[in-house]
Amino acid sequence: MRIDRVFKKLANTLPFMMAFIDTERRYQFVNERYEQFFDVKFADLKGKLVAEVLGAESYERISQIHSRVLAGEDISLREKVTLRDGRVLQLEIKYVPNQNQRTQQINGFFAIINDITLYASAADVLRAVHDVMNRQTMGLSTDRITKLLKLGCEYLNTDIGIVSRVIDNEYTVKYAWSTGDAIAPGTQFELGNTYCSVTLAASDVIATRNASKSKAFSGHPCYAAFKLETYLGLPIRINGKVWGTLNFSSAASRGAPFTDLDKELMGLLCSAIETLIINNSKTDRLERLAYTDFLTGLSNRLFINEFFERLVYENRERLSQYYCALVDIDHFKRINDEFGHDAGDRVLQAVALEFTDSLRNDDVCARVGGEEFMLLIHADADSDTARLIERLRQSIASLEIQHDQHRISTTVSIGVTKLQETDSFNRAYKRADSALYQSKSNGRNRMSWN
Ligand SMILES: Nc1nc2c(ncn2[C@@H]2O[C@H](COP(=O)(O)OP(=O)(O)OP(=O)(O)O)[C@@H](O)[C@H]2O)c(=O)[nH]1
Repeated sequence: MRIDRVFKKLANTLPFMMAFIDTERRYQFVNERYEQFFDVKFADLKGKLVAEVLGAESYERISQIHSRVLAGEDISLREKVTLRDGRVLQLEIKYVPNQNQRTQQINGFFAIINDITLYASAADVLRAVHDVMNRQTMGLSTDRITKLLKLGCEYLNTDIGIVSRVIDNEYTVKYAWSTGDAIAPGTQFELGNTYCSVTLAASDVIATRNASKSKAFSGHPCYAAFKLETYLGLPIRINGKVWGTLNFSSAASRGAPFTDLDKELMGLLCSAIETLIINNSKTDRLERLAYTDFLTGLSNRLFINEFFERLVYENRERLSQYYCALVDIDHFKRINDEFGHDAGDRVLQAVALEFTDSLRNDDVCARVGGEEFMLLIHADADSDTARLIERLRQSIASLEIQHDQHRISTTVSIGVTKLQETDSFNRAYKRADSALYQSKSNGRNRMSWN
């Protein structure tokens, strides 16, 4: 193909990169945009083999495509390339074969190249936000929010993403994602000592990529304390009121300035997080209701079953650090018959209170039947468990429950078993139940082991 002056002039006005490669796969032309983008001179490229310029390895991937184009096919593709300066870009390349007008022979092809890096990563964010918000299988809101923070960090190229709750001058980390050490939810700062004070004062998205050189940030106590050069923060609003902030930061200065598109996309991420926070508080309440026994305020059977399943799922070995005890109130029917159903309820509440008073944080206690309770006790040795349960049995036996004019006493029978790694909830329950049966048949008000 003859590259004349008119063609060159026209090619240099095009808003995309363009190259012409001949049938021997040598460069015959590149336009100015191509020269600028890849930082090369056409004079250095002219007549050179594509394989020489790209290096054999990269060329191997596209040589087959070049063959197809030289056989007459139009091909479009997207390609990730790493430039000499380390930038990773997404290119959209269209290959168009060119025919000699006279002979109708293919004499080479045009490669028309667009840099779609910005467009592609923005599209990735949009797709991922949609995915996180709409996939039913993604699990809890907490996981979804953390995923969005990770996504924001990856898109903005920052190390830390935080959702904070701000009440008055108190900033509390609610959710966090970090490329380095984990930031624990619950960590607190004075709002004035965080860059988010600037965001909330402005009531808008605020960003810097060079805090040390910015008026608003360089003298800020947050800069003095953490030397964070890069920051982008937005207010989170729930029901029209400021709830907290979404913020991304890094110790390193961000190479490129934040663009309007970056800010828009983070605004979108922020709206998604607001929705998840609202959902979270709703599910929190519903979950609490679903897992709580209404009469005693203890957990219910569903909760203790799921607690057990979670132990199995996370680390089956931990089962062997627990003991399971089934506790049944003796002759409870008589209490109902003698003093009335309300009195029975009072007894259930009083017994439940004894459990909550004597169990530790690691232990779980649930009402699993009418007058039956299950305890999962975290203990090292049988003797520790036996001591704890014996104390519990005695304290219940010494209760005097006041109801109307009556003082009601009661006792409990208990069946205990040590959990084994291979246990299922039902298997453990059955073992404890048969120990409980022993206690009942041996005269009640006692503990038996199985
Ligand atoms: N007040 C009250 N009674 C309940 C509740 N749930 C179950 N019950 C009653 O608890 C009683 C349980 O009686 P049984 O299963 O015969 O056992 P028991 O009388 O405790 O006898 P043993 O277990 O053999 O010592 C029944 O009368 C139920 O109606 C409740 O929420 N409140």
